[in-house]
Amino acid sequence: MRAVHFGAGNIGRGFVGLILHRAGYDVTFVDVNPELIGMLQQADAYQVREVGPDARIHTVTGFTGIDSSADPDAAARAVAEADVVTCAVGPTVLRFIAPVIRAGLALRDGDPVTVMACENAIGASDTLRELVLDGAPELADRAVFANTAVDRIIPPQDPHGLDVVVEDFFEWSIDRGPFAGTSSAVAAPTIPDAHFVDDLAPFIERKLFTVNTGHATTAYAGYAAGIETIAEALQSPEIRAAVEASLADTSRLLVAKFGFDPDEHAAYVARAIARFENPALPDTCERIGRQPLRKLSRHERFVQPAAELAERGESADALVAAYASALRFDAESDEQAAELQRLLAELDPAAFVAEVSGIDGGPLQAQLVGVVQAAKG
Ligand SMILES: NC(=O)c1ccc[n+]([C@@H]2O[C@H](COP(=O)([O-])OP(=O)(O)OC[C@H]3O[C@@H](n4cnc5c(N)ncnc54)[C@H](O)[C@@H]3O)[C@@H](O)[C@H]2O)c1
Ligand SMILES: O=P(O)(O)OC[C@@H](O)[C@@H](O)[C@H](O)[C@H](O)CO
Repeated sequence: MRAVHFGAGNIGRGFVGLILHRAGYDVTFVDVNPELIGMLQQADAYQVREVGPDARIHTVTGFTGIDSSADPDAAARAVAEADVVTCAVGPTVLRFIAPVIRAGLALRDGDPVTVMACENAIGASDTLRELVLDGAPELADRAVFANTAVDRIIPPQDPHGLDVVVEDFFEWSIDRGPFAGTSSAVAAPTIPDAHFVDDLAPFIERKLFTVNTGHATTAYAGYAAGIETIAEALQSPEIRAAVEASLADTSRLLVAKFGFDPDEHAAYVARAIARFENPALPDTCERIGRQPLRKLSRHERFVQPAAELAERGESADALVAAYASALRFDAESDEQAAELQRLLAELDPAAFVAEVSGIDGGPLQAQLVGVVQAAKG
């Protein structure tokens, strides 16, 4: 069995590639980083080294690499012959891989291929489907797109090697829906380390609005305080209180919306914070805060749960405070941080909140406008 995975970065090698390898797939990694692809073409194996109480070391073999910027046709041919196509490139990059997948589907002759976007975003595979089928609706029956939720903290790695250091925890939830229903339905791929669920919404929202909301709250508060790592930031009582308050906000929403058992949900939250604190995981406020405009957008980790709480007539003060911290993120390495600071300087507060966060009215608007006004000084 052959899988094609777009994005041979941290999650690509340390999570999706590993799990597909363990499921019996030979993985073709497609990336636009020539050094990385060169290493994948030369090497026979790489290691995924877990850190944490249940740590194991895994060896991944049977892979190769294609540089899709140098040879997009080879990447398309790989898609045409694949059993499974996955990606972990970041939500803003889906539009760049879509034409390659479209070209691959056009060459395809055989059963529909399963496509799964493994990104931190709600409905990422649906988004990818729209992009791939844009202008080519006749290709719709050549692929089945299934949404997923992926969870494993993978900090920045040595860019000159293939081995990856990861936390020992991982979870991959896949929506079973697209594989069910009709007699001609495509069978779900067999991936023993993943679990297929009837309704992905509780899984993706619990993950994004706990792990990623808590992570981002830590990162922006830590960055504003001049602290480098996430574990170190959580040693500050003020930052820990801010993180717990953000997660108290999202917990109220998630428990009410999905009917999670409150004690089980509290344990999920506590485990997320304990994962952030893993001292063997050198994760940085800069990585977790990366692409702040994405993180401040309407359906992301602060604004979506805050807007839903506000619609329910409930407060989201801690999420608004975390949003305020994010406005201070100005890491030089990050293009979106520079754009954020430009928009903050140039737009009036209401225009900023509408443009960056898609909030143009409703109960949350006044609060967000207030913190943007304060940030502008
Ligand atoms: N690192 C984590 O802890 C983690 C955990 C869960 C989910 N995620 C999600 O996984 C996705 C990837 O994150 P990451 O941390 O692995 O990032 P990363 O930067 O390590 O990897 C992304 C890779 O995509 C490649 N890429 C960029 N443009 C491309 C293109 N046009 N075609 C093919 N490849 C391209 C990059 O060169 C890079 O190797 C993001 O959506 C992220 O939110 C990350
Ligand atoms: O990848 P991002 O930029 O959406 O978010 C940064 C981190 O919160 C994220 O990568 C987590 O480490 C990951 O989502 C854990 O599963």
